[in-house]
Amino acid sequence: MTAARILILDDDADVACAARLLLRRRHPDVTVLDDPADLPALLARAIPDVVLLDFNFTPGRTDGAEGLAALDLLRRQPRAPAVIALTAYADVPLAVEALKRGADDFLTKPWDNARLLAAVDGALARRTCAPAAAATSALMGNSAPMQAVRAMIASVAPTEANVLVLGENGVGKELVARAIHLASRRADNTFLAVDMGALPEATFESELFGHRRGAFTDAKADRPGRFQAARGGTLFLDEIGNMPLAGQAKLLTALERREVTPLGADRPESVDVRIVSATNLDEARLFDPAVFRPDLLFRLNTIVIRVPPLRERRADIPALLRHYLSFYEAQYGRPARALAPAALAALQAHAWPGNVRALRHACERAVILAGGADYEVDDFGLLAPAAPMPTAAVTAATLNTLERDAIAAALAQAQGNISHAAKMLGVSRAALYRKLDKHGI
Ligand SMILES: Nc1ncnc2c1ncn2[C@@H]1O[C@H](COP(=O)(O)OP(=O)(O)OP(=O)(O)O)[C@@H](O)[C@H]1O
Repeated sequence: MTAARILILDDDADVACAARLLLRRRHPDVTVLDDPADLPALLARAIPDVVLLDFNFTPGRTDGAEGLAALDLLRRQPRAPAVIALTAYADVPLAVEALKRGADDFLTKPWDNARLLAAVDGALARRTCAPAAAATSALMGNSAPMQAVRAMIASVAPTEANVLVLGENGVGKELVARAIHLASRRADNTFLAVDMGALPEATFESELFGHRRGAFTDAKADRPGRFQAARGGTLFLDEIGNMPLAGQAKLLTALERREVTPLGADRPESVDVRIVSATNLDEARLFDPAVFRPDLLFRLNTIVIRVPPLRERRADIPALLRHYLSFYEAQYGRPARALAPAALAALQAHAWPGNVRALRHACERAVILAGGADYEVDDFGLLAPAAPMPTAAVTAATLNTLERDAIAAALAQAQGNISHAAKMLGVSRAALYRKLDKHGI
């Protein structure tokens, strides 16, 4: 995962501090704003990649209008950031409204750290997709295999059939899922993607099906699950091949009954969602009952769409290169360059183990680094070896990083509460303050 520019827009200093510490371990560029009035000035300087957005700023306000206004402003930006809605008031209509207005995901406070990291990673990965409205056309490529994929999408979209999308990493499975949603009668409702492999086992049910206040120690308020949030729309279950067997059983029950029971609730709720799922597992693994329950597979794979790897549709490569090179030229304000014929030939012959996602990253790199008149193959960094680090530097840097990570983790776990974090680390508050200074936290 590449480092991203992240903005936390939240007036609760403890919450913002905990999120910043957690995220800064992976993404050095994390900014905090406590007032949406400062957002326009910040956007004029640089547009973040991901925004964690609170919905209520004025004390006592719980209608979410301030957050929704900020969301609309963010969505109007030329390269709109991915938005993760944060709310202390686990409020299904607000979460759904945020998703409808273009938020990528939502989290309720206090969050699970693994879930926050996964939400940011997921939002970043999805952000590399074209905006939802253009998703059908964003699925580029006119090779015969892609034409077949498009024909499948067109015929299954209007039905309510569950669709399983198969293919290697980065082939465009999520774009296919979005295209199905957009061509379906659910297009005006939510499309919600959930990375099933990243859901922590302990919170699997509450993440998917929601919970009631008091269902467990940390359940301070009712909270909707992904199923409720996607009601009327499409739930995209990504990476289903990475789901533990216990999770598979719970998901199967929900799909069989078409209803879910939030943790702590005494009766189930019916949920109207269409399920599109995806995995990069090869079919031999997927059909291995030790890996994936056959009865669940049977529920999910009413229709199977196989998205072929890029090396099996090389005819698509020139158009994808042209598309992403001009996309990044515009994004970075770089001059338009031609692709040297030798470079095109090499790129078309490349195996592309990371498929379209890798091609896209290679184009971004070329646009940033190219210095000549045309793009040359070296600009795409296909074979760039990793530079080794001197051992002494590794040792010092590693110790420093370990200490910093331990502090950041404790603070995040303590939701920014210095006394609690100091206790967890077994140091005094004063010592912790000194260390925070030292590490610039
Ligand atoms: N046919 C295509 N046309 C244009 N862009 C594409 C196409 N296929 C994939 N991409 C781009 O490649 C990236 C990866 O696509 P996507 O996330 O849909 O792949 P995926 O198969 O779901 O990946 P993973 O298995 O890693 O989740 C995205 O940036 C997407 O926009």
